[in-house]
Amino acid sequence: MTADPPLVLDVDGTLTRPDAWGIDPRIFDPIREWDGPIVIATGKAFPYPIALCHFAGIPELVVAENGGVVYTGDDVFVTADRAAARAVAEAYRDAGYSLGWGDEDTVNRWRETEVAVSRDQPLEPLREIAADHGLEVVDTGYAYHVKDTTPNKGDGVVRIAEHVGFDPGDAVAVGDSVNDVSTFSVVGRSFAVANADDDAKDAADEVLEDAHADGTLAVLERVRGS
Ligand SMILES: O=C(O)COP(=O)(O)O
Ligand SMILES: [Mg+2]
Repeated sequence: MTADPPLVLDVDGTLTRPDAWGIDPRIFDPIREWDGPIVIATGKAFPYPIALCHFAGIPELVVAENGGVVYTGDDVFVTADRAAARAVAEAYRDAGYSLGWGDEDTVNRWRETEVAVSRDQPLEPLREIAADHGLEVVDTGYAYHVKDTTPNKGDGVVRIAEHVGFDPGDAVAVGDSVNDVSTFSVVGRSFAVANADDDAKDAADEVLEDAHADGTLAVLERVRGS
């Protein structure tokens, strides 16, 4: 029997339910049964994809914080400094704005490099303050991410592939937004779900007819054993 190709899966917009918030439960069985490495590559803080791997019952291979934190299964690499992003958050608050996640802020609580801001907060002042600190703001459609311009998901995927021992060119990636473009550029086959933003659609080898997890499930069905 042929092994399944390595997979690189984004989370929000890609493993999520087409009609509601949260992971689509239909993805759990196919990824648990997948006969090849699976990298979860997300903009979320490190504990979120780790928990996803844990509860899905798959090895922990994780790119978190858009490449700011990379876990090869043996080593954690923190590839950006949190100080500048924290300084941006402080200046944004000093200017009278809020990160938008409430007092305990579980979105940023465990972040090690970036800061995420709710999309209901004003973007322009955030962009200006970030630029003053030499940082960029990436809009994933789920949050504004204030980050160092250097780390990205694709570099994290390459680092994990080297460690695990697969060729990124053999990997299949599915994603939905601009933060997946770097992933698409390092894998052999890339798919944007139908709900993807224009950057992801332009960068993908193929734009799927189906949205969210429906699209991802269709890809898994198609590439299994290939
Ligand atoms: O954290 C986000 O804003 C988006 O997360 P994702 O990269 O898993 O889609
Ligand atoms: Mg996404």
